[in-house]
Amino acid sequence: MHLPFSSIARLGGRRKNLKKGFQFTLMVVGASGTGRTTFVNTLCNSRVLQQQDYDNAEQANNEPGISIKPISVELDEDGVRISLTIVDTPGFGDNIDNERCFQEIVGYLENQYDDILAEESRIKRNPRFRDNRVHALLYFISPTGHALREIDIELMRRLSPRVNVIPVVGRADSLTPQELQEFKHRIMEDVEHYSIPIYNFPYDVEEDDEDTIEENSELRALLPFAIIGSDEEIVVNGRTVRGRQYPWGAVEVDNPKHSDFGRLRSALLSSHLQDLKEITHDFLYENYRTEKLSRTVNGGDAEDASLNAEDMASQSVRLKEEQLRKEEEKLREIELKVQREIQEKRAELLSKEEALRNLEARLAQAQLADE
Ligand SMILES: Nc1nc2c(ncn2[C@@H]2O[C@H](COP(=O)(O)OP(=O)(O)OP(=O)(O)O)[C@@H](O)[C@H]2O)c(=O)[nH]1
Repeated sequence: MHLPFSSIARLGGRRKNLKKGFQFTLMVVGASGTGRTTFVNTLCNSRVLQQQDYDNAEQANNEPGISIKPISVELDEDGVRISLTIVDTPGFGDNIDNERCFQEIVGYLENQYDDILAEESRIKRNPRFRDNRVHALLYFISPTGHALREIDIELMRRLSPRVNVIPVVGRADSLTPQELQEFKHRIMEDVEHYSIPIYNFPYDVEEDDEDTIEENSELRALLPFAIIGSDEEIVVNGRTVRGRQYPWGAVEVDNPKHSDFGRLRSALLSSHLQDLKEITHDFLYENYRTEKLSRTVNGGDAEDASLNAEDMASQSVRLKEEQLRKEEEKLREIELKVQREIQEKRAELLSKEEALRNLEARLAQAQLADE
């Protein structure tokens, strides 16, 4: 289903992408204090996001609302350029009423789809158009050690039809290994029980190769990923590593025994980047597009209908244009084929003429010799 960079490199059509690099958009959602900011900075290995200032007591009780902030960073992943856009959603889950937050996040995701829909319907495409669709959403679960909260279930359920949702447990070092395992297990039971269609590293035993099946089932078994973030470097047994130092010991960000950070990072930025993008385009966006266009056909609300009527009109012009272009192309191909055939026949004729001339000359010479 997915392609690691090594396989991508083998595909001619994608070689260009390797040079140009890849664009990827990641949204991070989770209650305040779950470690989103630290995770993003750890992922990018730089202070891309600022930690919130909680020193101002006067503002501490304000309902913060949500603010959606896209930030772009250029990363180098084993020599491959990744233009990563991080969409942070600070404030989610901090309010008593989170409905507005839900709507803002869904609204943001759908707006990016609407932009593509409008662009696809244009007769003349904008060469500078930027595709801002979100390819994966990391949902940060608080390390309570209990189970999913109602708000977690609600959010993941509502967002999964629009984006690849990947659940993660933030600040995973707050739990012992045993507690973490049990917590992960309960979360996945809830995901199954509530039929939440998260991104579960899909594979097809009939169609996918053994390596893909093995890798995807390993990653699936890690869900939800246990995250430890830190933008500090510490020294452990003489090695300088990214981690968190405690009086009783240290936890290392990149140590697979301590955290799933490394495996999540490489899935997002390398092995599953293409798969996440393809699912976003071929499945999530296509579903949205069908829903939106069929809403118009079946009536829909007034605002949508007027919007879609325009979309539909330009869509049908575009389809006709495309049909014409295809027919022209076909005609041009036939013309070329006929020209090629005429040329071949002419060449054949010329060579036959020449052979005839040679024969005549030889006959004439033979006649002369006889005389
Ligand atoms: N123990 C532990 N603490 C962490 C970890 N990641 C972040 N923290 C700490 O948790 C606190 C909150 O981290 P942030 O990264 O600011 O969390 P956030 O979800 O972005 O929170 P807001 O900025 O309030 O939206 C900070 O004091 C971090 O140092 C982690 O993996 N383990």
